[in-house]
Amino acid sequence: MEYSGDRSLAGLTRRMGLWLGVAVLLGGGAAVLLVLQLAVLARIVADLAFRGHAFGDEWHAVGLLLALLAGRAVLQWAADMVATEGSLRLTSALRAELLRHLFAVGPVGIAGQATGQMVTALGDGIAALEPYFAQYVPRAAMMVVVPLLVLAMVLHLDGWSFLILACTGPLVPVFMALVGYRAQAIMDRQWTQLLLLGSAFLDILQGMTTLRLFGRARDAVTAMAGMADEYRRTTMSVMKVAFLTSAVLEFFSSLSIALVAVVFGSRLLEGKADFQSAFLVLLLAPEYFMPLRAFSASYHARQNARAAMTGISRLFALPAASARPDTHDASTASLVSVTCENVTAGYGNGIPVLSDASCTFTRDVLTVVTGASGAGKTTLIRLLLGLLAPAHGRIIATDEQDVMPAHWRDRIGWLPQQPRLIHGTVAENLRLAAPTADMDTLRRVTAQADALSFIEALPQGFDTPIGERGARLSGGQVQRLALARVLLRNPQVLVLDEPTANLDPQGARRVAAAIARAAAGRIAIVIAHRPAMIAQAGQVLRIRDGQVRAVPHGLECAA
Ligand SMILES: Nc1ncnc2c1ncn2[C@@H]1O[C@H](COP(=O)(O)OP(=O)(O)OP(=O)(O)O)[C@@H](O)[C@H]1O
Repeated sequence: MEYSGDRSLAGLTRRMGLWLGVAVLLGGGAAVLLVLQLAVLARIVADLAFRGHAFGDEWHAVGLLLALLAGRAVLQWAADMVATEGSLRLTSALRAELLRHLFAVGPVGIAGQATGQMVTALGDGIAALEPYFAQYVPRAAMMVVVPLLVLAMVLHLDGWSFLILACTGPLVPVFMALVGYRAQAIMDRQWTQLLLLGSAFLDILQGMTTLRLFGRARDAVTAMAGMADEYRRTTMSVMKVAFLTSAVLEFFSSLSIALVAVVFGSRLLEGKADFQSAFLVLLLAPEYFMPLRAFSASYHARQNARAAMTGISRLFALPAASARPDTHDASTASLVSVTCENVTAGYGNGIPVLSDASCTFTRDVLTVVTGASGAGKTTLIRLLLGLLAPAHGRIIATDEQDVMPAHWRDRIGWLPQQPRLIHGTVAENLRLAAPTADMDTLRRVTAQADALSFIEALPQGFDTPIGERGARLSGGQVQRLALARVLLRNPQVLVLDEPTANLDPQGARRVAAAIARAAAGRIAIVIAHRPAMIAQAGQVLRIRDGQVRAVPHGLECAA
């Protein structure tokens, strides 16, 4: 189910609620044990050095010290584990939500987004949130808890030291925020460059053939090297800011601890203070700044996360396609027709591609849709598939009981112009449509799609590995294999986008005949221009000037 809550960093932090609460509680417990541990240590040293105790008298105290040390280590470990677990759960939920959202947006909605940027947002982007929730947020909480605890203890021991620590401590976050403000701009730039680098790399890989054909491979490598160098320079700027931040922190903490040592030390020499308290305050002072150090070390995690969140939020902001279901009827009877009623549709605010267009597709009548390039054939298919919503009019499906079933679009099988094969064997590619299909079923559908003979001629038959884009297969073989995969789902509506476009006349005839066989008992809609395909049609529709019109018999080839 789609999560509808706040997806800002603050909103996501609230979603981690319980995990974060437990992590802070455990961290707070570890801090209490730390203060106790230092108090016991100060007492042991004072007893041995100034109260004339023998080492043997201190066994109990040493035992307690070791127990506190072990207890603190366990609590700290548990706090880190809980925070990491919570962060991983949250980020994997977010990754799933983003992927679900992109599916809901659909291919038409994400068409304007660079694939590389989406890959970077889903991968590196969400991974950049993990240290934010696992380290930055718990450390931000500990930065308040531990210093307050130490301050309370110091107040009990010495008012002057309390005053020094209480005044210098808040200066650190103030200066860090000033430095961090500049760092955020650099981090944003670094993130944008990483996104661009991801897109450029993917573009180069996908367009390798074109680049080589046009002799631009060297230019592409040079451009890529330039971008990588730019990214390196920005990363070095980020590092400089990180070093500056820790220098600020070290300066203030050293100054403050030195002040405490001088002030308390001089009073100790004058005999106005006792050693145990002075020693304990000196042990506590560095611990006062320790959470600030840990926080500062993970501060870049926040800036990284904020920069990554910009890219992630942009994807979440894409509107979901809204062409889903217009009915709640649960009928399971077979579909007999699909009708476009006075449909007007297009992209953005431009001139509509289809304007008040109407047409009907009926079971057992193979419909071929033709029209000039850019006329709107693919747009019509997108409407049927529910990937595009009509601005006006409606698309209705009717089954044998004369009702429109909910989710009738789930019964559509679609073969795009360039079907995508995955990196795997022939059988794995087919089983994408039906993971549990047995070999007999695979043979049956491949025979129906006229693909069985070439599959059996492959070196390992159905177990032959084929490249991501069917590198080992011809264009016609890829089409027939993809047709078999669509048929494996036994769709009631078959929608095919130019399945014979890139085939030789003989290949086109074979694919057209296979489609005509597969069309029996189904609503079949094929975009095509080839005479071989048109010859198989029971109805030919032509799209022109935003209208869909039936072409009378005998005039099909002129369509
Ligand atoms: N995602 C999109 N965003 C904006 N305009 C688009 C988009 N897809 C298509 N168009 C425009 O809509 C019009 C119809 O395109 P469509 O792809 O439906 O044509 P077609 O008949 O399938 O063309 P072809 O035969 O060349 O594939 C074209 O003018 C095209 O530029």
